[in-house]
Amino acid sequence: MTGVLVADGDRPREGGPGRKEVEVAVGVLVRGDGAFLLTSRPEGKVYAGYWEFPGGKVEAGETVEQALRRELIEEIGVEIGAVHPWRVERVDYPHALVRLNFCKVYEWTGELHMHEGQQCSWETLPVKVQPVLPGTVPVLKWFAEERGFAGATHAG
Ligand SMILES: Nc1nc2c([nH]c(=O)n2[C@H]2C[C@H](O)[C@@H](COP(=O)(O)OP(=O)(O)OP(=O)(O)O)O2)c(=O)[nH]1
Repeated sequence: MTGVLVADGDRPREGGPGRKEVEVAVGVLVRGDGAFLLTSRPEGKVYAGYWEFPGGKVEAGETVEQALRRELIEEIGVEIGAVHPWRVERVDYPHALVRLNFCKVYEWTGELHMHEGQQCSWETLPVKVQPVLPGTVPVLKWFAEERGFAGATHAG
């Protein structure tokens, strides 16, 4: 065991064991009532239709925070306030080895607009939308721990 979550062992991997990690900035928007925002992955991307937290790849020269601010304007049309780094998770997908930098965000301005044809849903535990992206599932567990929630965090 390497401690790396393997999302889909049946598909061929790109690159060898030394392949480069892709940094990803992920925003966990939490409303005053505790609900958190999930969005569906748009058509044309890997895992299209799966639910995740909004965000995307960190570009060259960007910090995680800068990437998160850019991605959330591009994807969901909101300008975020303070960014609170939460946890980092590495996921070994067939398409890429990703390092997910989950950040909590409690303040933002602007109305939600799904600019990439995604869907969005304010959720609490247990999450009603499905399927949830493998790399997103641990976040639901962290929320469950924080909130003293027992039972399945999502369907499937
Ligand atoms: N945004 C986001 N990505 C996640 C989560 N969980 C998870 O495993 N990922 C993975 C899926 C992708 O492999 C990667 C994010 O890359 P992406 O393809 O969505 O990034 P991007 O918006 O920059 O897309 P592009 O440049 O390829 O168009 O991180 C999550 O909760 N949110």
